[in-house]
Amino acid sequence: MTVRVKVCGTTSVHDALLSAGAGADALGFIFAPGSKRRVTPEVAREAGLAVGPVVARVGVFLNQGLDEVLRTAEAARMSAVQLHGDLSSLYVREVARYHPVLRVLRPADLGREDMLEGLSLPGVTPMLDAPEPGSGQPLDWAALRDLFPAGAWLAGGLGPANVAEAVRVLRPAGVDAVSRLEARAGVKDPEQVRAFVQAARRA
Ligand SMILES: O=C(O)c1ccccc1N[C@@H]1O[C@H](COP(=O)(O)O)[C@@H](O)[C@H]1O
Repeated sequence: MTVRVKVCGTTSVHDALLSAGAGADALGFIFAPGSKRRVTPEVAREAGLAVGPVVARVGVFLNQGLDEVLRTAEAARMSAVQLHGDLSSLYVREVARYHPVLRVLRPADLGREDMLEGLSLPGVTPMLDAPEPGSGQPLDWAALRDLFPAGAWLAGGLGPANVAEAVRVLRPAGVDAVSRLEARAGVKDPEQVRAFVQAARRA
């Protein structure tokens, strides 16, 4: 199965076109408070519309209120949302009534019944990420091999140099990265973006 590729932390039309041109399946737009890659719904909407009908636009949220998530995703014309944080399965279910959801788990969550409960809902896809999102820290893929949920996506410190190995070990449905694809916070490095998409595709 071909692995899907998401390039996260898009903050401009320029970088949206760059990632889409490199072959990304999805662009991430971070609306989490305090993120150095935070983007406004207006800029995200303009950048997302610029890439046309095929590339997915994923709004990224961290422990934000339901109203804020739904209003922001709608204003920015997102096609899916990515939910980080300690959120109830009721909350995830409510968001999934309006948008396809990538529900982010940390390795420690894989043993928690309450977290796993929120995954068995239509339209909810699990994504495994490092405990501190956007920090560029890779996970211990070998240690996760037996726990990695079928059909899950993988994030956490992925880049051109290690994505093929991560895909080989865990066989995720999709991969996602930000830190290792940047020239500086919030600005893409074109070479790293292209190399990441190519390495993931070839894996
Ligand atoms: O990048 C951020 O600032 C961020 C803030 C809040 C929630 C998620 C964030 N980024 C997500 O982190 C992962 C992986 O990042 P990295 O490649 O390890 O730097 C990715 O899913 C981003 O969407």
